[in-house]
Amino acid sequence: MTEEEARAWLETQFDVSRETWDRLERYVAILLAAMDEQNLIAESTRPHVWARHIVDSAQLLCHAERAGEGDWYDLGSGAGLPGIVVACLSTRPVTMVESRRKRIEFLDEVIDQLGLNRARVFGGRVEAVPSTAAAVISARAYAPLPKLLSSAAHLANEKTLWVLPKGRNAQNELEAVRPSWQGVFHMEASVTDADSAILIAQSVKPVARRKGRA
Ligand SMILES: C[S@@+](CC[C@H](N)C(=O)[O-])C[C@H]1O[C@@H](n2cnc3c(N)ncnc32)[C@H](O)[C@@H]1O
Repeated sequence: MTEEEARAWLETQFDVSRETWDRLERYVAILLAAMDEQNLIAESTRPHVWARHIVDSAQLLCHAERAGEGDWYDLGSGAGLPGIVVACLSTRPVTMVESRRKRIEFLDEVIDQLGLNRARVFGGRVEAVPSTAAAVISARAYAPLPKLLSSAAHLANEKTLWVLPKGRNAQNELEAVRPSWQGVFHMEASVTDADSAILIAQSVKPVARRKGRA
């Protein structure tokens, strides 16, 4: 997907208002400027930021349409991917969870500069976020599936929709958690990378262990 195709895709999918375009443009500008100080995205992706990061994040919204009302939790947000993009393109309250100080400061700055008043940052580890029942949980390049689920189970209930971009190892990661986690899982294709997939999950909970015999 070229940068031009990426913008066209956004326009088609979201009917982007002038104000939202402005926010997204400013976010990209702030992100690229901050790259001089910290490594927020892979250097090689800098010329492809709209396709590789903005659309790659925005596509998650298409898979979250059937989620119930409530908050979107983005785990290990880093530079705000997908959290900031979701906050720009939707009206859902978004909580970005990030543990690294410089990234927390970056996210606070972006929220402030873009005036994203339904977005906030939890500056700390996912494991330390107070228990809640998120409507949607996303996590892009945060952790392999076993750690992702175990660290965030306290943020979900049966209705929570998990929308998880995964690399080419997606199927193996899913197989690895099946003995410990049950739920309704399926894969969707990524519009930005033929080798990647988006794992959608709901009703996720630990597999009940049988008590061993004495
Ligand atoms: C590889 S980066 C990905 C960032 C972003 N989601 C993206 O796709 O560009 C992973 C991020 O997760 C954060 N992280 C890792 N473990 C975490 C934890 N237990 N709690 C909160 N943040 C965590 C790291 O600080 C880092 O910013």
